[in-house]
Amino acid sequence: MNVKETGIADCLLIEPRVFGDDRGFFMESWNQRSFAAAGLDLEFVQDNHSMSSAGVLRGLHYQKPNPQGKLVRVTHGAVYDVVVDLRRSSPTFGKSAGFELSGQNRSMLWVPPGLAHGFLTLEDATHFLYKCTAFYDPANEHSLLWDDPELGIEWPLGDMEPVLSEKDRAGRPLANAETFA
Ligand SMILES: Cc1cn([C@H]2C[C@H](O)[C@@H](COP(=O)(O)OP(=O)(O)O[C@H]3O[C@@H](C)C(=O)[C@@H](O)[C@H]3O)O2)c(=O)[nH]c1=O
Repeated sequence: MNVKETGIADCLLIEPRVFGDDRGFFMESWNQRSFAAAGLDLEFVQDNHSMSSAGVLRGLHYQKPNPQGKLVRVTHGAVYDVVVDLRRSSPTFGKSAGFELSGQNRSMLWVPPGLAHGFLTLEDATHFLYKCTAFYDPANEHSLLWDDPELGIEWPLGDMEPVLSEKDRAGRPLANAETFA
């Protein structure tokens, strides 16, 4: 697999090795040993799977305390995946970055603990899968406002209004959000 820096400290883009043949393809979506060799020595406790129609925006989510590291990917459809660094001690605090993840490119993103994470679906029936290093903890879940001007995220929405949950409509801007040391 190929591991690339993203411009956000500790956040990595992973391109798995895909073996195609006349039956289809095969890839390892998680291998503890190969990831450890690439510097990602991880223990996961939860796997999640969501499906969304086109134009759904989920996020930007994080937990504090009990932040989750997430290894995210798309198996069908496509998303614009976004992270925001909320670690005050990080050289990239307050910065965001966006990546296209799709069933076609099969790229994965490692989102370290301390980042807010969200995505906009670009196609119908987009299946989003992720592994988490900490359990879901709804009492400590936070939503960072997806369109906070301070973040300046360029969501590829055109004139479209995204479909949001009530919780995400009420997200907090960075200036009032919980952050990490
Ligand atoms: C995230 C999650 C949700 N749920 C339940 C709670 C709720 O009734 C229903 C839908 O939850 P949500 O609206 O929070 O789902 P969703 O908006 O898809 O939340 C996810 O968004 C992306 C961007 C992330 O990064 C994830 O960590 C997670 O926060 O599923 C669980 O039981 N376990 C979980 O781990």
